[in-house]
Amino acid sequence: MSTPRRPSRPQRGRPAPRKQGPRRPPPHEDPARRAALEVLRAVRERDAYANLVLPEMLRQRRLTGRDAALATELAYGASRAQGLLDEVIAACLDRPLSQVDGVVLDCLRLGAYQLLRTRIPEHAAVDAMVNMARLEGGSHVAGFVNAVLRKVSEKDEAAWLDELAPDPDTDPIGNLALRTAHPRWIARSFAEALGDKGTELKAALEADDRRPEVHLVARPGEISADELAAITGGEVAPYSPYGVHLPAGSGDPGDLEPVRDKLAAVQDEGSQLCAVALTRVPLEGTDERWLDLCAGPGGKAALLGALAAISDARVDAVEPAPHRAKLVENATEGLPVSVHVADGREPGLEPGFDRVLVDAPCSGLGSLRRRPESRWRRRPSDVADLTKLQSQLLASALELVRPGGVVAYVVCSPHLAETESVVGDAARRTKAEILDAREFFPDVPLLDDGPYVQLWPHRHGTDAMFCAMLRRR
Ligand SMILES: C[S@@+](CC[C@H](N)C(=O)[O-])C[C@H]1O[C@@H](n2cnc3c(N)ncnc32)[C@H](O)[C@@H]1O
Repeated sequence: MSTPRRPSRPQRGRPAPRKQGPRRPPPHEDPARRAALEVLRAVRERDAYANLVLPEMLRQRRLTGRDAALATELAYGASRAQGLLDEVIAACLDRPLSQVDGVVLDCLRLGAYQLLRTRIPEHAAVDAMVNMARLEGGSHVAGFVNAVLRKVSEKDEAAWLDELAPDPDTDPIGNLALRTAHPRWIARSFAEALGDKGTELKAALEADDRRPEVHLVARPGEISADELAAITGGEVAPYSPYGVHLPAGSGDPGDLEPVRDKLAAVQDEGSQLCAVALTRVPLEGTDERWLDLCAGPGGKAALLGALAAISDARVDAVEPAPHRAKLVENATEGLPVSVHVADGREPGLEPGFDRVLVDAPCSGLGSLRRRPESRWRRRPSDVADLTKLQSQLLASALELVRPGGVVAYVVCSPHLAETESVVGDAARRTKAEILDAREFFPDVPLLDDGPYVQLWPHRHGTDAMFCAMLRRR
């Protein structure tokens, strides 16, 4: 379900709020909004991931069709827009937002999302949330939610943004951050990576605020992208030779026959391109031992494994978390891939690999579209913690690869500290040659000056994947 903006609401001549307080609750609670509220609660109380909790909840409650679509729209939309919703709600309160009880805040966020970012009629949105607030906390809480949401509804999103967003002339990043519901530090990191504070940043943040298409990868040697597109009703991807884009609203891709039969899997086209790029770098000498140093849950290991099978190579896949290593085993069943539960910094494997992929743990700032709450949970300090591990893993890869062999360093983040800084430091220390990675992304347009490749949702329709290619001297 898309999120068309609510058209401007007339400011004058609207009926005055009812004097007698909230209405009686309808006899049956709305199952879609209830599910969305419980997702917000799980995210807030248990640090749960909305995109894991919601599908399970829809299954358990047998919500399908319109109910499932509404629950998804509300849970993901309100999670994604949380910071913006909170600013609007705070402007309607006579106390600090931090003093609002958790579940009441969830009701307000869900209500504000409906009022500002959907076409749901105002009375339906407010009444439903007031009803839920009553069930959660009684009539006093219901009255509070009613009063706040009525205030929220006095303006549409554009009018609230005009009132609350920083001045675009003096604080362009702060202005765009609020307008696209991003924390300022993330908007700044995008601006730094783009080298831009204006037009392109706006497009990048807006693309990052939209729900992404689902991409499939056709397993090389088993099924072609054309065949997969024909079976699934999707479209062949523009850049990856194995990619297919599914149309919006295609349902659970796990139900598709080729996915069930492991002929295809869900994988962002950008991830496919990075794994394939590693296999495209010309090598002198042997080309039979490949390594995936950070393999869980196995998306790229499976693609590398299928390509290795075609080239008579073998892949060692390293993953320290046992449950994630199990996922790699499942994803690579039947392929020439050996999975090792080990730390990539010291995996205990014989050095001399021809090709190594370091798909390092990262902030995930490049795939915020897929993890609705993630942008509000991440902290700048997470990046600092991760860069140390990323540097260690890249150093380990450069020891494990043979002279003349190649290492692809990949992160799903455009943050310069996780991308260019890590690679530049490693190259200085090890004297590895930084190759122009753009050569291994043929036909992908709109790449910057190199030697790195930074993909972007607004340019390529992919996650914001970064790829550097290094050759050991
Ligand atoms: C970005 S994910 C990799 C995604 C994977 N390549 C794929 O395509 O499915 C990073 C992985 O690195 C793993 N990891 C974390 N610390 C690690 C370490 N010290 N050595 C190796 N892998 C590590 C994480 O558990 C996580 O599974």
